[in-house]
Amino acid sequence: MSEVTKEVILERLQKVRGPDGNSDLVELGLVSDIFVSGGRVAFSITVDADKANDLEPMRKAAEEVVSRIPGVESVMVALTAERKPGSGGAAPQQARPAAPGSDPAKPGVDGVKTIIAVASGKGGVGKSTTAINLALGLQANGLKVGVLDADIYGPSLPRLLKIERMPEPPAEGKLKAFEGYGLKVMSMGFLVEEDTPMIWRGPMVMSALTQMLREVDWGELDVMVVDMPPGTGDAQLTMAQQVPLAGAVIVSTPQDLALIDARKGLAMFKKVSVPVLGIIENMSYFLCPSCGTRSDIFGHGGARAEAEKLGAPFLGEVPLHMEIRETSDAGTPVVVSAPDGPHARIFKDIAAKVWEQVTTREGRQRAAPKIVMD
Ligand SMILES: Nc1ncnc2c1ncn2[C@@H]1O[C@H](COP(=O)(O)OP(=O)(O)OP(=O)(O)O)[C@@H](O)[C@H]1O
Repeated sequence: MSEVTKEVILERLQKVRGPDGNSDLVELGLVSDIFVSGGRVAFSITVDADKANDLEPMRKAAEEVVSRIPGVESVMVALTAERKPGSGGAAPQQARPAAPGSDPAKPGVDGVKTIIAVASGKGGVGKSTTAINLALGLQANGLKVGVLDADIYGPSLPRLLKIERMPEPPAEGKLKAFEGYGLKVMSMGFLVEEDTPMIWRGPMVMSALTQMLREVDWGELDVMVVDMPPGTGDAQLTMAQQVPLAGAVIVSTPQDLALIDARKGLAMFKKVSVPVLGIIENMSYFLCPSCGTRSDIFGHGGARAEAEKLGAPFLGEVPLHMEIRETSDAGTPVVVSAPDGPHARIFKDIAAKVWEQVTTREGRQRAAPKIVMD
């Protein structure tokens, strides 16, 4: 199958006329934020906010030409408009001090002490499942936790926590973060309308992330877990640059390919000077529920060896298990649905290790959560 590239996408978009009816979208410089992840494509077309409704046929045409590119499985096109100063909405936020351990050049988020990213070099490795159970594991260990779902390709949080979409943005002031199982949560999935893919309040995709960080009332949090989009392209790099991260956790499956991708993830965070808190090996082994036999179907242990080689802490291994899949997909993550079971214990243990890394790096006297053991 041919690879979908930005160049091919731009070439196709030259066939779509812009709002003036004469020049094409590319010529007018209206296409931005092109994200390609396997067969999934997302991009923005900047338009005048007042004309957005009339430009739906143009958006549809852009979607149509890109969806015809061989290898493209899904296309998300957002009409975006940069908010004009004084056009309403939440008041501009004052720069806050950076979160401890993060880049001091990036302002922190009100009330949030520490922000960590959960990332993966490629999609489908169970990053979101791990992120939510890690967040619940941190909470089970006595911390106040929030989760920001920054995965624009396929936001998972609404599904993982069974939260319905946001009904209406507030007329003024900050939007309150949602709550699910005691976690404060926000997701890209709440910001995109189902039938009109226009980002909430019309900002660009990247500004949507900034809005979720700074224009949402998160309350007081010890830690915010950011579920990053999969992959290591420009979009991920930008996000890693925008969010004042104290560190990143990389999720990988044991297969070689995923590990190569995980290495790219490590390199990406290095590039933006974000410390890697460690690697989690997901779908590490299969434990037969009836006979108890363990099978290392993906050649278990690769992540631990790779972590050692790269000098990154190894945070733990999560088995491939039906209970983890079923609970995730039912919106009742295993740490809350079976809090005393073996899988919940694994996530709580990983959470303790992550927190230990954070506190060690921050060099502060903050008590690490205790590891819950039977
Ligand atoms: N350890 C596990 N055991 C069994 N199933 C798992 C495990 N981890 C994740 N899954 C399942 O794998 C599927 C993909 O997981 P998830 O959505 O968390 O992956 P992801 O890496 O975030 O994917 P994407 O890149 O598409 O966002 C889900 O159905 C999830 O329930």
